Amino acid sequence: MAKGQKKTGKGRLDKYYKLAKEQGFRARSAFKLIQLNKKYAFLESARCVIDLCAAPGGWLQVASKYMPANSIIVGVDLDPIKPIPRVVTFTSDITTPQCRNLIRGELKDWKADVVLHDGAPNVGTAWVQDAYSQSELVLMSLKLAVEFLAKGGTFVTKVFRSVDYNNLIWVFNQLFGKVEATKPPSSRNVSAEIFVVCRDFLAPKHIDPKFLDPKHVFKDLASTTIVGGLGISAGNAESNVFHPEKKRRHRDGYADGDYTLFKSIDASAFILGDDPVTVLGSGNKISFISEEESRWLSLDVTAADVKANCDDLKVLGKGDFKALLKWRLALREELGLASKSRIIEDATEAVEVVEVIDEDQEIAEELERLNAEAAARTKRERRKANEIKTRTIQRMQLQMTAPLDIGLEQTDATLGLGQDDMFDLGRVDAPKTTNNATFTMDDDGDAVLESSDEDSADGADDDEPLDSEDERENKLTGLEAELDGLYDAYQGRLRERDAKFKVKEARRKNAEREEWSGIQAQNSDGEDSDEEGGWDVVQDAKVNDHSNSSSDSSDESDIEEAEALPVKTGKRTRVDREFASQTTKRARLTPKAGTSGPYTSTTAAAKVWFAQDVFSKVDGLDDISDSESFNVDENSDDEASSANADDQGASDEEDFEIVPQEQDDGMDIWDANDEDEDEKTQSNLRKFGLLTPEAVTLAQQLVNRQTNKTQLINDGFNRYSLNSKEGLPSWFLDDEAKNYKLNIPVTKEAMSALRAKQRALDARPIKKVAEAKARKKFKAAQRLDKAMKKAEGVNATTDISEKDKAQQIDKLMRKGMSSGQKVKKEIKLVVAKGGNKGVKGRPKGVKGRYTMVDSRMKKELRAKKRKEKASRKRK
Ligand SMILES: C[S@@+](CC[C@H](N)C(=O)[O-])C[C@H]1O[C@@H](n2cnc3c(N)ncnc32)[C@H](O)[C@@H]1O
Repeated sequence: MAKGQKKTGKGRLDKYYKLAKEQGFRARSAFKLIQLNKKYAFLESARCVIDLCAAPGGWLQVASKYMPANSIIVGVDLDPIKPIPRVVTFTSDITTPQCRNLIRGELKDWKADVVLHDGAPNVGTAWVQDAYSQSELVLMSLKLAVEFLAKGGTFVTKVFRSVDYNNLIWVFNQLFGKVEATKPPSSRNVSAEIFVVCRDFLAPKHIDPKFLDPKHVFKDLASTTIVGGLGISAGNAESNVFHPEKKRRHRDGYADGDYTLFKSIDASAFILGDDPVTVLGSGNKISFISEEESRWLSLDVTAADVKANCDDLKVLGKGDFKALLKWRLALREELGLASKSRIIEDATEAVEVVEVIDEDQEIAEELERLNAEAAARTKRERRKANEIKTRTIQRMQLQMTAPLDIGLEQTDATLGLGQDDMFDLGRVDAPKTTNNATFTMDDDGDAVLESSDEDSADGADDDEPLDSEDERENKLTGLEAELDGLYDAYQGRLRERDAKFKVKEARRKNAEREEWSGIQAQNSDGEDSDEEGGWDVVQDAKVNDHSNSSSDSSDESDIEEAEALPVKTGKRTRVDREFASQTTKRARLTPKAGTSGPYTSTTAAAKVWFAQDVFSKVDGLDDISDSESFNVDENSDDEASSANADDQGASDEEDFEIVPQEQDDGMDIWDANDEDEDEKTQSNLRKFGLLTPEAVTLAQQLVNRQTNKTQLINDGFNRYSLNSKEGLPSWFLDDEAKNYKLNIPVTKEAMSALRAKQRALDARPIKKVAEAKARKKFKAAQRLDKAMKKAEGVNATTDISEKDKAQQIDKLMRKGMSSGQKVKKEIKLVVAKGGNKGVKGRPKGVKGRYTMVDSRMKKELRAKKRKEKASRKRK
């Protein structure tokens, strides 16, 4: 939670609360309307406004303040509203026909320009119910809005970002020309509310009632009603129980039914659960409430900083994150949930069947070396993959204005190493295989060593005790790499949950949203599907648009099969795992129409999402997903890379950025023959000169013969220069890049030289001024040129006297050399006294321009002073 914004207690009395008090508004929510109106300016021009759910009347006060005098303002609420001048209020339930009749009675034949809705059902019961009622309330307010709004009118409503959000937006888009979702600054970050401003009401003659019927609009809800917790749906509850591997988390923002940002998580969920990263990413604090949990705090394995880290998960750094995960592992060991002995036991079992042969030892060493290299390579690849995935996700997000339940991100792989995928052996085992022991996660999510059946049978590499120094080091390397992955996933999840980020993205994309004119816009024949076809036709259009080829159904069943595989057992083959991960990704990116089963609701929601124009161009989502499947099998590296290259080519066209090839992490060896590099350096030098104080210092030392080339080269080889970065964790490398470098001393002279250079740069006129001056000069030259030509012409004529010639040439040259500005004619001052006193019109004997002044010229002097002052300021 943002530090300045507490949800309870005095935190509620924030700046807007105080401002509302100061300015006499009845509710702080008044500022939401003020800010919305500032952005969309719908009140100033409105002559009639209806405010649904208006008590205590903050919005009504704003409406009455900003709307023109004599406007009609009607407010309705369940609660009575204290009188407000110029405002008519009723006490009524907006979902009833009685309310409609009351408004009709008040407005008579008038139509409203704006309908406002800030309704929120009384909270306190289950969140699920609240959320649903809120969505229903929105739909009811829309029903009233479409009845009373004039064509081109505006409907402003509050919605919660719940599973219904997408459906509501879709309906708005069918009825309004422009639909924008926005969160005004006065709306608390901790609140899931968002305001949707629907402008340009299309006022169709007939609206299919299904557009306004919750049963139709929210029909996906039946299978996604929330039972609480982290977004497990009630409709799926049974299948979740019977098919735990199919349990999905909603990665699109707020978990269902969870509309607050601050979340406290029980320590036992983190320690005992099998998904520690999700827990860390989804909460703000880990609490130690039960006796057992409090006891954990007093154990030796719990260092002092663990508690501090648990208190604010939002501020976890890389080190803290790792420390927490390590603490969890240690505590689990302490609690007997995962024991070292088990790791060793498993490993020793594998060792028992191995014979020690000297030759094999060599092979083992060689293998180990290769494995270490492969591990480093895989790590790089994985980092690259994570970057691509993060970018892909960001790109997807850029098309969203809010997190949506679209079934897109039901699985986690797009977020890098998510919790399911994180424990997916397909990713973990291949690179971290040391000899025949595989470093992976057990059922509890702990790191364990497994030996693969085939490998241990042949046993050639297992000739060293598994708990030897080298082995332990390898394990540690594996663990570090794993932690890196976890950290990336954690970062991804934090980003995902960052409401500010989402709102910013949403705002940035508002313009694009405008361009989407709903399903109607997609009808090539331009029929008004609203009126002609109604809900069903539009729904059919959506389904047809996105129904896929015949292979879809088989794909879908593939996904089912792949996902039905036990995720966390060591027995899954690599082929299976790759297949599963590929198909899962494909499923995520290309929702299939007409499928049934536990995915139905998601698929339908996804259809709504994919009905957007932006996706019509993205045919190659499959390709992209394929290109993101990373083959960790060394032998198939070539095939994979060529396939990836193809796919990347395709993704290029789809405007998916390709992550630049990472430099080899090996030693940075100075290559004197690298001419390209040299040329680049030279051109950089020519272009930018000496820009840093270090460079200037060295240059000055060279010029003053305080140092020489050899010394500089020698200095180049310092303790920072030849450090191998092989196998170091990414967070460490990040840190090193920032801090672990040579500190070249800079001199005072170098700094002052650079400052002088900067000052000289600053002193130069800005481009516009320089251009204006050059233009002026050019025009003067042109004028002179023209005058000279004319003068030559005059000189050449024979029919005028020399004196006249001289006079004309003089006149021409004076004109040519003038500044080109017309000389202001002087204004004659006529003092209004004597005969000129009280004269109307031109005074006698005055020719040309004149102005009447009084004898003291007070007015004129004042004007002159004012002008002088203004011009001084401008300078
Ligand atoms: C957040 S308040 C509105 C605040 C108001 N915009 C203001 O600025 O003062 C939400 C209101 O919705 C009202 N409400 C909830 N359900 C309603 C319904 N079915 N009909 C009418 N009003 C309703 C509640 O009584 C509550 O006063």
